[in-house]
Amino acid sequence: MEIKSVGVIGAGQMGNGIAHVMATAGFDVLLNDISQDALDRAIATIDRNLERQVHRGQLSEADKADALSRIRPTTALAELGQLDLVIESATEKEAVKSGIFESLQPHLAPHTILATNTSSISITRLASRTDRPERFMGLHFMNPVPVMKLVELIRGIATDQKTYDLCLAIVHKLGKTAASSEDFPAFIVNRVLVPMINEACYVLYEGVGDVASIDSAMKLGANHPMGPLELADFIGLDTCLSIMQVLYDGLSDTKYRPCPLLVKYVEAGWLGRKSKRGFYDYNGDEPVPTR
Ligand SMILES: CC(=O)CC(=O)SCCNC(=O)CCNC(=O)[C@H](O)C(C)(C)COP(=O)(O)OP(=O)(O)OC[C@H]1O[C@@H](n2cnc3c(N)ncnc32)[C@H](O)[C@@H]1OP(=O)(O)O
Ligand SMILES: NC(=O)C1=CN([C@@H]2O[C@H](COP(=O)(O)OP(=O)(O)OC[C@H]3O[C@@H](n4cnc5c(N)ncnc54)[C@H](OP(=O)(O)O)[C@@H]3O)[C@@H](O)[C@H]2O)C=CC1
Repeated sequence: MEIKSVGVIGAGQMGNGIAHVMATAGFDVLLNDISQDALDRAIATIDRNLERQVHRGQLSEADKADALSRIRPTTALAELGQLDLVIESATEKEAVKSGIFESLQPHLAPHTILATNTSSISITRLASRTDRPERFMGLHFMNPVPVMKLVELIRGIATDQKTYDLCLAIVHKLGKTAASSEDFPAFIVNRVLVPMINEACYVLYEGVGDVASIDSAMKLGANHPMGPLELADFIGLDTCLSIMQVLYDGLSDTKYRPCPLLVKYVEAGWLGRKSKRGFYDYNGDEPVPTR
């Protein structure tokens, strides 16, 4: 079997990035979201990010036009059912993801492979709610997708070798590198990265340092490209909190306790860049630290 057509569910920052790299690699892409606004924003973002690549001489104008013509936005989930591969990249909530797979189920062709871009949730559990756990994979891209080289591959307990091999071949076709992770809460990258971000929230909460000191300490003192709070805003504070909750519940260890300040920010709707306020305020020309 050869994968030619790919569906992406959820047109947020990750969904648009996945659609972008799939289209530039020559796959036909159907991009789905419940909101037409989200689809419109996603196409505009893809256009802008493709333009960056043209500007830097990584892509020709013709390649950009080709890639854009391969992406079709739709709010009709059923349309994705006949594609070769469907990658779910909606909000990091298990009920949302299960609901999507349940709604997609009646429309699925027998050959379709299902994948999820979840940052933390059990692949085995998500797969068990479909009719094809043997053809279900965790395909975890990193943000920003057009730039980051890694994709984590996670098999559920029932995933078959053929599905794993097809997903690995796709990662290679995208020019990216795969790292294989067992199906444990938050896999490899986020098991290490997100507790570090959560600890930075505690450092802020306990008054050890302010936002600017924490970020500049980690950028200049540990050579991280972004400080942990800047990175949290970039990922989305709701996503960071969901990952911590999965780690806390899944590993039953208090060392993963979500920082109360992170909880409060999410409850306030301060989700980072996507809501224009998180540890920084993004309403002006430059991000301004809020504490
Ligand atoms: C939560 C999860 O489940 C898993 C995760 O993804 S965790 C998050 C993982 N990601 C990270 O840790 C990112 C850390 N940050 C970085 O690596 C860098 O800050 C960055 C790559 C995002 C930006 O780098 P920078 O040097 O500040 O910006 P800049 O020089 O403007 O851009 C560098 C490149 O990124 C591209 N780029 C920057 N932001 C981009 C975006 N949002 N979308 C697409 N491309 C982008 C630029 O076009 C440029 O590409 P080339 O050099 O190949 O031409
Ligand atoms: N942010 C990151 O750095 C990374 C995130 N991920 C994972 O990728 C997934 C998406 O995250 P991200 O793109 O950041 O999140 P965003 O909040 O940017 O986007 C999520 C999108 O999914 C949409 N959505 C919600 N419910 C449905 C549904 N039932 N059907 C279709 N679309 C739906 C949302 O719409 P609306 O806004 O209207 O609710 C929104 O447009 C998550 O699982 C996350 O953990 C993986 C790697 C990195």
